Amino acid sequence: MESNSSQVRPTLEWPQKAWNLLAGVRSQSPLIQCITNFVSMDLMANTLLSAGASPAMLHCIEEIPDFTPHAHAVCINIGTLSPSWLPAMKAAAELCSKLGKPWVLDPVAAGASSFRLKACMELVEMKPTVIRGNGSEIVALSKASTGLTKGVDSILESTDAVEAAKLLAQASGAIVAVSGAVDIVTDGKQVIGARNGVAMLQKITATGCSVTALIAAFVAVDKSSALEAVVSALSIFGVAAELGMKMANGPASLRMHLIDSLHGLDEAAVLSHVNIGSLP
Ligand SMILES: Nc1ncnc2c1ncn2[C@@H]1O[C@H](COP(=O)(O)OP(=O)(O)O)[C@@H](O)[C@H]1O
Ligand SMILES: Cc1ncsc1CCOP(=O)(O)O
Ligand SMILES: [Mg+2]
Repeated sequence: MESNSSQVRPTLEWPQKAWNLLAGVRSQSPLIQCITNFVSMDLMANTLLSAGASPAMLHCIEEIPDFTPHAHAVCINIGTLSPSWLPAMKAAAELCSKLGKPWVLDPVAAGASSFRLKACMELVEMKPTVIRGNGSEIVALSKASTGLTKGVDSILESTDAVEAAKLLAQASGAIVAVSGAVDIVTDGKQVIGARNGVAMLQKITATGCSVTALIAAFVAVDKSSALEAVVSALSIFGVAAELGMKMANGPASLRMHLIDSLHGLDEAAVLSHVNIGSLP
């Protein structure tokens, strides 16, 4: 009789999983389509390149039928949303769902206006593989409520949003990640925490957007466990920031050293720095 054990995913320790996924991004170089805000385009593309992925910032609706089928994953970010962009976001999301392609939603400032919140709720209905936001964004989406935010910045800790993240994951079917001092990731049942990164990341615009795009690259190379891919991407980005911080004098030089460190990460650094564990 054939053993069931062949179907069980072998348990690797988290640091080894994270390294294997980064190595997968480097060897497969997934093409990541980013429909993203004007502020983030540069840092997001450079984050993806330094991790080994291939970014393409294509957002025009006319190109989606030709281009999106070639992408390995799509990152949709509403940071500088205007009405004319929303149909392209929805067209890309719909195509991804039809083709079984992963797509990741970054609901920037979801609670800052009813226009934004409504757009986010409509995108959530389209079944993203992953939703990554800060504490305020995840609470706004989970409660379908405006307020509770300071523009694109959170007024909540990630740990304040654990229940909201679980409810959102259960309602949407997405893996939900809340970034912060501890990055929290849930499928609605398990809750995993990644404790990497440095506080100064909050002083560089678009680091949240960029880690969302990195999540898309990790999910593209491991479609069998989006949860593991999301936790690993958040941790790896944090490790790059920790190493970059050793050479930085402030936010501007951290931005540069973050990219250099992500590009140069080796197995020993990943295995010794990744700090991931289950949360109650
Ligand atoms: N206090 C902190 N300590 C360490 N890392 C942090 C801290 N706050 C945020 N980060 C990291 O900064 C990045 C951006 O997260 P965050 O600032 O929450 O997103 P956003 O820019 O969307 O608000 C993530 O990689 C997150 O882990
Ligand atoms: C400042 C700003 N304004 C609109 S989008 C944007 C960038 C937000 O980036 P992040 O969510 O990564 O801080
Ligand atoms: Mg953000």
